Amino acid sequence: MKYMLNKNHNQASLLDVTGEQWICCSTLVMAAWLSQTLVQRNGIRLLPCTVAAARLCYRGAGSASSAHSALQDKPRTVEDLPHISFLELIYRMVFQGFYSRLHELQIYNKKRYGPIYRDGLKSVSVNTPKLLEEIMRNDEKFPCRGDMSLWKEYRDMRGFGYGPFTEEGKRWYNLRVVLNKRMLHPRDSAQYGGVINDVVTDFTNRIYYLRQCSPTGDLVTNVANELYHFSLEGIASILFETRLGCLEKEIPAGTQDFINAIAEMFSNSMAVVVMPKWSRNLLPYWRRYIAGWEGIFSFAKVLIDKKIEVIQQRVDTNQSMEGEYLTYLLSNTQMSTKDVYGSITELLLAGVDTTSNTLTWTLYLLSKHPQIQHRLYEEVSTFSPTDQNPSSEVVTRMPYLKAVIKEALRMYPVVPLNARLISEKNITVGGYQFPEKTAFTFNHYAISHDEDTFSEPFTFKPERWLRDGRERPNPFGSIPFGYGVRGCVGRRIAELEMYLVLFRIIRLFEIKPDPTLGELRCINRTVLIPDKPLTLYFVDRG
Ligand code: HEM
Repeated sequence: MKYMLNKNHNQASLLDVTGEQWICCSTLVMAAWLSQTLVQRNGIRLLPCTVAAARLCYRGAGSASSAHSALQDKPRTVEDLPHISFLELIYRMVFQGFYSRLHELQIYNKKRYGPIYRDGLKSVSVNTPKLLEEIMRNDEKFPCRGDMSLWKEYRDMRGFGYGPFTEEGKRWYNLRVVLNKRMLHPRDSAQYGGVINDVVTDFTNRIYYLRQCSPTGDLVTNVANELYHFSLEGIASILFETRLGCLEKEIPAGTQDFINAIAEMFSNSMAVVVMPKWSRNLLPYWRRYIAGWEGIFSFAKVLIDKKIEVIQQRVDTNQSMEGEYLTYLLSNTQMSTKDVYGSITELLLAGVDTTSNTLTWTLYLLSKHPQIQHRLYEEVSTFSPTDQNPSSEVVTRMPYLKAVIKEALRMYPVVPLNARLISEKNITVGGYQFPEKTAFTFNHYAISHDEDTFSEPFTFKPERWLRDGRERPNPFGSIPFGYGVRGCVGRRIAELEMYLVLFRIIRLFEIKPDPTLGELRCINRTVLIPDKPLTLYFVDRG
């Protein structure tokens, strides 16, 4: 790989990006969700750097010349890394339009600064599977993504407890021990197969209904919004043991409001991270961000309160406490109601935009690659009888189905950026020594498009993940669910939902692109979403 910068580049070279280079650098939007550490507002510096305005300090990381530099015999430190100033970052975001394309900025910066650099937010960004692995292998007992104070602020204002995203240290660990049960192990998630299959049935019925309403009889517009409803219905049926009715002909008003509230919160997160506190009352972003949280929590609270009432009645009448996730939390654990609000709301929130957008990208990719879709159909057709729904055991044994989802997540990692704060130890990464309390940003979009790890990284090739004797890519090349004990708690449920619905869609319909739509590009709204509504043809397989 070649990098565009060398030691001699100066300020002018920072501003020479052409319009077609929509590809750029580092952290931010995800910072709002997974790590607000990156902007340290309290005067605490995570790295001992002196960031001069629009000045690039580049002392050799990642370039061939670095290997021969006079510094090579000394241990290299954070000061030896290339660094991007905060002003440059703002320039890229505001004036070059990378605000909503931060995933592309990752690739641009990787080309420009190499595999590891300071990223303008006092964090060290890494861009290759190998560097990511070095950090993850050093992950701590209570891994930390960074300061979540911007998420905590709302919870503190309203008296809600912290959930798995916001809690830290030993308290986080204890919470995860509780939450992991009945969710994380494949055996646990398998028990939700029946519930999810019912939701999938409603989803396919809704597809039939929407097709009927279309002029050609087989067109569905705004597929992403339909999948938001599918994901919300799916996760709510697991958490609350309640059907919301999001897939009915008439969608309950509250559910669309909830989906919109998530979008509002995520869309304004970036501004909350970068803007100074004094601007909160002057500009609309803070009001919108808080309104987003209000919508999210109030929706979840109504559902939780209803469930608490039902459980109380069961207790009062000595009925059995059989039930699914929320019943388990409320009746078998020591969690306070305040903490249940915090955790369940965070699970609900995490369960909507992630699976839905991944499915949107998957359907889009399949519509563009009919041979791959055909191969998937062949695999799905091996299951009989055709009028039965597959169980979780069946779908988790389908290698191509799993490879299709894995490849879609590689190309469009719905969470394109993640972070860790290594609090308690010095570590060496890429030959650089870092002191304790160093914040690292993982540019997952750049990593999962690493050309040394993935041949033709921008091409959809599910077969690269098959275990058929071929050499498989470095697993750290694509870790869409994160890694280790702090990895995604909903991973198994998410995978099961995606396998079951994709199986049944492909069995029923051939997915064809809408030729008038053109290419779909992604924008980064904390999660990667399409830049315009996706329209697809769902043609009967007959
Ligand atoms: C395609 C689907 C999904 C993807 C790609 C995804 C991805 C991720 C990632 C990257 C993380 C950060 C992990 C780390 O830092 O190592 C995460 C955390 C988390 N996810 Fe997911 N997720 C998905 C679906 C879900 C679902 C369905 C749920 C809820 C049931 C969920 C709940 C959570 C929670 C609660 C955390 C925070 C865990 C913690 O900090 O302890 N996710 N997810």
